[in-house]
Order: sequence, then C-alpha cells, then structure tokens
Amino acid sequence: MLLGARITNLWRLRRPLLGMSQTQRSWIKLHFSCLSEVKVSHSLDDECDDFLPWLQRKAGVEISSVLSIGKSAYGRTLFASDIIQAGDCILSVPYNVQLSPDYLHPDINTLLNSEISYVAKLAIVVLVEQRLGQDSDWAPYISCLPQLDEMHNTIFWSEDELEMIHQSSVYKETINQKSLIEKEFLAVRPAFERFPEVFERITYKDFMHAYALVSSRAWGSTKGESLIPFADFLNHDGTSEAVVMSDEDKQLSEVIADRDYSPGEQVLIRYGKFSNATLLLDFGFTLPDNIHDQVHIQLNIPHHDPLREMKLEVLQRHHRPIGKDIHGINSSVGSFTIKEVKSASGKGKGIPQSLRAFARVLCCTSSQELRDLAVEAEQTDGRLARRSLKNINREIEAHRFLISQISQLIEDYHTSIESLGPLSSPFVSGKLALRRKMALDLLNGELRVLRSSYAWLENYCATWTTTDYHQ
Ligand SMILES: C[S@@+](CC[C@H](N)C(=O)[O-])C[C@H]1O[C@@H](n2cnc3c(N)ncnc32)[C@H](O)[C@@H]1O
Repeated sequence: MLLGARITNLWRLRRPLLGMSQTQRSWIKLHFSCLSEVKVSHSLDDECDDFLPWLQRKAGVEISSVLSIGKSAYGRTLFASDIIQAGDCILSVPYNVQLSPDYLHPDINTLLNSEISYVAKLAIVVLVEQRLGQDSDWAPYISCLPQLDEMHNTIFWSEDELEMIHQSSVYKETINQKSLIEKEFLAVRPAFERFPEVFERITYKDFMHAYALVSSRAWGSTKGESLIPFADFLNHDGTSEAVVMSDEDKQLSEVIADRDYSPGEQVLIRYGKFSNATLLLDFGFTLPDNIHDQVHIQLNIPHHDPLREMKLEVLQRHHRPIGKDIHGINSSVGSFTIKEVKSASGKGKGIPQSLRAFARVLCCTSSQELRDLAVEAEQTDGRLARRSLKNINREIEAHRFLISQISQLIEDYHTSIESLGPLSSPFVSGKLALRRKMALDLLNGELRVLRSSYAWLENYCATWTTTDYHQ
C-alpha cells in the first residue's frame, strides 16, 4: 500500500498513492487503508519483546508507552498495553529510524536510471538488508517482515486463482502490475550484476516479494516512500479515523487515537479509503462489507455508429477524457468509476455525471442533436451533456442504455459468484480457501455497487415516465 501517498507505479496509472493530504500546520496524513469491524483475537508476540526497546535505542527517544506488539489472525498487530483515550498520541516514530530510498548505497543509486520508481528503490534497500542478515543494522525489523507465502496480493495468485476475479478490473490491474514489476526488475538487473557479492542470487521472485512488502506497508510522504517500523504493525479498519501523519517540522510520523481503548484491545488505523480491489492488489486482503467498494466500467462508441466521428470530436472538444489505445490514438472508450448509490430515490451520488454525459452523447441519433449539445456546453461551463436532454425520450433512452450495460454486468458477476460455490466448502482449504473468500468479498462488493446503480437508474427513468413532461 503506499500508505499515505500511494506511490506505486500502478498507482500512478490508476489512482493516487495511499492518500496524502495536508491538515493545518505541517501535518501530512499518510494514507493506509482500513478494515471495518476487525474483531480478531490476538496474543502478545514473544518474538518481538525486544523490538520496541531496540527501535527506541536506535531513535534515542521513546516511540510508544501505550502499545505492545501482538499476533492476530492478520499477522502482527499493535494493541493497547494501557488505557488510551481519543486524542492521545499513541506512537511517534522519528524519520531517522524510517527506512527510505535514501539508504540506497550511492554506488548502486548511480547505476539506476531515472525511470526506476521509489518503490523499486526501497525494495532494493529491503533486499540488501535481507542479504546482510544479522549484520544488518535493521535486522530486528527486517526479520519481522512477512514471508512470501504469507502474502496474498493478487500478483502472487496462480492463473486459476486469478480466474476467480476475472470479472473485476483487478484482474487486468494485476497483469499490468506484474509486467511493471518485471520491467523494473529488468531495469535494475544490470546494477545487481555489478555487485554480485550482494545481489548474486536475487531472483525475480525475491524482487517481487520485496516490491510487495513495500507496496503493502510503506507510507508516502513529501520525500518519497518510507517503511515506518512499529507503525507498520498496525492493521487496517476502513471506518477508523486514525491515520499515520507526518510532521515535517518535527521530522517524525505519528498516530493520534480516534477513540478510547482499554488495555488488551487491538488498535486499528485507516490506511486509506480503499476499495477491496485496491486492498487486494496492494495489500493482499479484503473486507467483507467494504464501504469504499467501486466498479470500473468502460463504454465504447461503436464503429458502426454513423455519427461516431462527430461524437468523438464533440467529446474531445469538450474535454471528455477519451481512452487511448496502445498507439496513443483515441480509442473511443470512456472509463468510469461508479460507487455505491446510497438511495435509489436520492441524488445518485456514486454514478459520475461524466458517465451519464457520455451516455447522452452516445445515444444522439442526429448531427443536429450533437450540435445542440455542443452549443449548450459553450453557453454554460463548457462541459458537455451534464444536464438532462431536452428531448425526454432521448434522456430516458440514454439512461436505459446505461441500465442495459449495468444489467449485463450484474448477470456476469452473478455467474462468476455462482461458479465459486458456497463460502465454506469441505473441498477447499488453506491458501485457496482464503483467496476464494477474498474473491467472493471482492465480487460481492462490486455486485452491490452495480445493483445500487441499477436501482437508481431505474428509479430515474420511472420518475420521467410518470412525469407529464410534455406540459
Ligand atoms: C502494514 S501491514 C500491518 C501489519 C501486518 N499484520 C504484519 O503482520 O506485519 C499490512 C498487512 O497487514 C494485513 N492486514 C492489515 N489489516 C488487515 C485486515 N483488516 N484484514 C486482513 N489483513 C490485514 C495485510 O496482510 C496487509 O498487507
């Protein structure tokens, strides 16, 4: 995840790094995501008894007096070792004990071209420290990081496992992310070859592992991405208001409790407002009822549409983002993200105006209609087809078109979910059972979003149909 300011390259492609927003003063909220209702049991992690004293010695200051490291169903966790009240600062980690690309040895750094991402650079730092083993200054931290077989980011899923989420955009995003990591690996390999004593046996799999460690536990800040030991043992709750914040003046990251905790309770923060698609791709987990779920949909202007060229031109002129194909040519595809619409009879917040505008343009049947839309856009704020069409039949037709698209998606999702079978099956266990549950969380969440959009659009059309709009 790149908590705070999600940085990965993929993020650059499709979404911001874990959100980084600035509050008053010099605070920067670092994004991490969260889980809702994380009711997990946990116990003290004896292996980590020495971790906090080690980190505090290294930092030269106290980092936390109210948190202990424990084990939970989701790996390591932090829980309250004392009473915590909302507003208390529960941990404070100085920058000098955060692992950032600044730790990359200058001899290696100079061999890396400017295209290499911060994520890849930080992954190399992790690989070097792993190679050093007990000789590493960061050994107590590095030894706590999850092993490859404990990670479930979709880049580690087999083809059969990925097939379970074929319906979701995460499927393609996973393929894109894998090819991006491979590209980065090929780009850093010449530098590895110059230092065989350090990197000799480092494989693509090792690099992927380090890359995923960074993407699932580094926070972005103004100076790039950093691993923040101790803070990165906090698990995610999407409904929590607590986030990791960075104070540039004091050169530290800290977390303020958003509620009271009793001793023994697991403390959770929010990594960011992440959908299950993002959680799965970048963090390797999902939430059962994730309020931040969303669905990516694409609409095309068909090649057989006699008004295709004119529609494309009008969309282009009025700044509708049109997708590009691999050759950089307009592909006439509109990409949209829809979120859950809270009420079928309310405002429809969740269905982007740009999607409805695209549908209105798509459903125009004459050049005059398109010219009228363009004139209207010029007379208002320049945005195309954001208002209801004057021809109500056409307005209903445009929304019915969206209903048909969404209805098809609902059917496809339904089929995918059915094919996965019941949540618990005596025939599936271990890693596959866990990943199947994640696939179901993902698909059910996206199906919920689609159903809510469908209900809103049906209600919208019904409202026009029952209105005497000719008067
Ligand atoms: C920043 S680390 C948190 C500490 C982690 N549990 C550990 O063992 O080091 C993020 C990882 O913790 C796990 N995690 C965090 N919150 C979770 C949740 N609500 N449900 C399941 N897994 C979660 C995921 O494996 C995620 O990639």
